[in-house]
Amino acid sequence: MYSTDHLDIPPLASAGGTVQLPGSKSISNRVLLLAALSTGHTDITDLLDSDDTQVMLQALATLGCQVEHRSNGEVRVHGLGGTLPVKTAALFLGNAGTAMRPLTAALAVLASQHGGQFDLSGVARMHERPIGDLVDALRQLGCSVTYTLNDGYPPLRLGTGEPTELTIDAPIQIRGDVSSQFLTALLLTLPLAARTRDIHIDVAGELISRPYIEITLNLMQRFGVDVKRDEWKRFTIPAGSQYRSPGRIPVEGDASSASYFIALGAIAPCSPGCDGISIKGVGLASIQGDIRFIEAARLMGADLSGDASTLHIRRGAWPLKAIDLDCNHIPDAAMTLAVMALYADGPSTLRNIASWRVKETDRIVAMATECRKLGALVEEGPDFIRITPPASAEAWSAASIHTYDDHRVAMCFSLAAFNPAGLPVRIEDPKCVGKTFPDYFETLFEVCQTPPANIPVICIDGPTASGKGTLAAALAHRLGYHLLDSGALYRLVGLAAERAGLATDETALKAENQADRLGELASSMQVRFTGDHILLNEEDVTELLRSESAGMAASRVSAVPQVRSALLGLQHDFRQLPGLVADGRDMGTVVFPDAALKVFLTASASQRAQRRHKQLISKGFAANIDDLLADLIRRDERDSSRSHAPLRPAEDALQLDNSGLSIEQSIDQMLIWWQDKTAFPKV
Ligand SMILES: O=C(O)C1=C[C@@H](OP(=O)(O)O)[C@@H](O)[C@H](O)C1
Ligand SMILES: C=C(OP(=O)(O)O)C(=O)O
Repeated sequence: MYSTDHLDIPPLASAGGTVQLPGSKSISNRVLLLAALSTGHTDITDLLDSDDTQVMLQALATLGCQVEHRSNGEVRVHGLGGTLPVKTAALFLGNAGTAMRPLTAALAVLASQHGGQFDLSGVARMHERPIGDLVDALRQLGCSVTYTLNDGYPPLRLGTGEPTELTIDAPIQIRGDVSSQFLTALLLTLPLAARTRDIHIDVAGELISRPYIEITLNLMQRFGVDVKRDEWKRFTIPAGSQYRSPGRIPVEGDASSASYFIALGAIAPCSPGCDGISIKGVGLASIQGDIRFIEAARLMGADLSGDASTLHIRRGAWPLKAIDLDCNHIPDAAMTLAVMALYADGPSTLRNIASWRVKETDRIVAMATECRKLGALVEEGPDFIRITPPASAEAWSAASIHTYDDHRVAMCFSLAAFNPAGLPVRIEDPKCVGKTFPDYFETLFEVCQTPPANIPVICIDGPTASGKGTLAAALAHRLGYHLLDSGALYRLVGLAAERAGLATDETALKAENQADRLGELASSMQVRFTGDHILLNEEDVTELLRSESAGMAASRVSAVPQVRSALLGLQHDFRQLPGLVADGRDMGTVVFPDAALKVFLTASASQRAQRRHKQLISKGFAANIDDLLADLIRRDERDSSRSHAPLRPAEDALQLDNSGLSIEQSIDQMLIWWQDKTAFPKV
């Protein structure tokens, strides 16, 4: 997951490959609750691991439900069979509607039956998301529910601590036009109260987001409860209903998450050698309503096929075809249509989406505001949005997309990186995708391609111990970019040479073919950087590379032209989406001459000797500061006087003497320079 302040997505050119989807949020949280309410244990496969399921898992654990994470990746829930082992608890449910609404109903009823008291709260936005209709229905049942902040919204206090009689003889009325999750919550809960008589639930007014009710009914059936449905008006839970574990239950891939990759396949030209986008984990047999997004994508021109559990998408009509669509049945995936509309041949209208206003943010306002930033004309009404794409390539702007802590805003606007103007897109607060798809951007980058020239590189060159390694790593971390520690590559060659018995001292290097042999060795090395670790032929050599002798050997082999050219391709391979920070001696001059930002970092020799001394001592290596200073001066001389790629600032490099600067100050300076190089408006 990218936990950076923002993520800059370079202009993307094509896409192709296979995406394995994470589990469905709606199925995961329903299955977790059903399993907890059942008798027997349930093994859940492919459960979604995200913020929304974490809050549900945490809540169940707090309530005394035993949850095991098994070595085969399954989650085993030991059902409570309608009992309530913990009678008071405070539960924090983040911004998960699928946890807040169902747990409100379940705990209100259980608290009445067993005498309990529970406090439910969430993030600030959750306290603005309505729950009044559900509370009214629970009060009809005789449950005690108190608003502890604002009437109609969480936080809530459920129960009084004493058992109270439930009144289930009259049908329970629930409004259906604000959120279908209220009805889902009652449906999931009321089998707990239907031991001796049927319970009827009547929906007052229009029921929105109906396919989510079908998911609820389908899963209840798998846990042994068959609800009778009369149209979308009356639901009857039969007397004697009781949840029983189905034993094992798989979770389908998330159909709403699939929408971003379906749209990707419809928008992006196929990458060379690829045949569109394949999606695994969800297919035509899905029980999720958002699978019907494929009908909308087809209307817009997507070339889409699939079977029960996979989908395959290619670009069909181009530009996409504008649509005018009632999206009430696909409220979440419809946001993706708004971004597809930016690539359409005319204005598209998405209707019947009033529920967008009470989700993670007011999504009608959010989508309108952000589409306008990109250059679209947008009209918005109480329950619709009409998007006219930018009139021409020149009408697109490089936008910094505000994401309102809404995962879907972040995910769908990533697709704007295919704009015909070749502009990058900035996604603010990318970690908000953690709600349902923590690795969304990593997954996206795996199937998207763009020419290397589009992938930004920041070079930090400088003499030994100038602090470039620390700064490059910090900068890469702050921007979510890859890191190339080119010095480590030379150290690796030094180490590999030592192991192969190839001497690297001056006399040896004068011997015939020695330079060629070192070059061959460099090109045959199997190198892997994994997080903070460096693997040489799959052996972790991170620590070995840090020694002074490895540094000296690196300096010697780095003067060998054959070694430098052998490593060139390897270094270019680090230029991957979304960007690269490269540190070394010739990053800006030789390896990435087209880098957008080049920094030449210096510090006085005595400062550098002191830093190196501190570093070595802290790692437990013996060191003498005078010797270090002398070595350092020798290395500076050798690095800057070698005939091949000597150490010198690139002509277009910005110089930073960081002798008197803290690491934070140096990073801030580089971030200011970087912001000046980007196309995004300053904030
Ligand atoms: O029941 C569910 O799993 C959901 C129902 C929908 O909400 P509404 O019924 O509020 O539209 C949907 O937007 C949400 O992401 C998940
Ligand atoms: C509306 C959404 O979430 P929630 O389950 O919190 O309602 C969503 O995921 O788009």
